[in-house]
Amino acid sequence: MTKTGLFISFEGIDGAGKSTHIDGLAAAFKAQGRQVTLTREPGGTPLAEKLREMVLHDAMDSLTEALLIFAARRDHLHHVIEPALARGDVVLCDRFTDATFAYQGSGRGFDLGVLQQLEQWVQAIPADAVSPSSNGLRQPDVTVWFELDPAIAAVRLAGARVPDRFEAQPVEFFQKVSDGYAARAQADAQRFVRLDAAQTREAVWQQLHQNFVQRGWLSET
Ligand SMILES: Nc1ncnc2c1ncn2[C@@H]1O[C@H](COP(=O)(O)OP(=O)(O)OP(=O)(O)O)[C@@H](O)[C@H]1O
Ligand SMILES: Cc1cn([C@H]2C[C@H](O)[C@@H](COP(=O)(O)O)O2)c(=O)[nH]c1=O
Repeated sequence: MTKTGLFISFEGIDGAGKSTHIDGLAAAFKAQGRQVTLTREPGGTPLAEKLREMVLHDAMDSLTEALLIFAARRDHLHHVIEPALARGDVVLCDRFTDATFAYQGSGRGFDLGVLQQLEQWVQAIPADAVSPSSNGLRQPDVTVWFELDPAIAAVRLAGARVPDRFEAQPVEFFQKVSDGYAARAQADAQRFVRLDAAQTREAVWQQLHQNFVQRGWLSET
């Protein structure tokens, strides 16, 4: 049973600024004496990283894409996330299932009912290992959502790297993804922390850090 582990996911459209802050957060937790597992989706295990390469670069239909993402998630949960939580680590995960509902569901228009079914299969855990509010599924304790206008994200990412299958999508796609995140945040307001990611890096960091200080997870300095 997980007693002290903390599962935190980071979400937002491509270029919203997640990666900019996750390392700093890991350092802040380590400075408090916590063990940190820093990981990402799709990915986080050798098998899941292979699946990531396919999902990001190979042409495929929407069902294949959803299945590969959930297959990667299953391997990741089994080999990395669950053992880390059982040890009591702070797990910082760059994206988790909210990304699937936002990108595959809202962005691609894939059937949300099928995604919910896959979520039930992949994230089911023993009843004594989760709080009653999680419906018997492994979910993050907190999800930090970097909300950013897709037009600003496009400017930030322009010319930064060769775009993958998602980064190559037009602003309209990312607006749908963003709407998907907004729907997830509204449906699970207790779990979500919304950050205004249009602010400066320092201001975004302050929003994030202050929230975790208020929760008693980090100290002021
Ligand atoms: N608050 C900010 N203001 C301006 N630029 C920023 C800000 N935060 C991050 N950036 C820059 O925007 C770009 C994207 O940031 P970052 O890689 O952290 O985003 P991300 O959410 O991790 O993206 P992806 O999901 O595509 O990996 C980087 O060049 C980064 O330096
Ligand atoms: C978990 C997850 C991710 N994606 C997409 C979102 C991003 O475009 C890429 C991952 O790239 P990043 O630089 O690591 O953010 O994958 C998705 O479509 N569905 C998912 O469930």
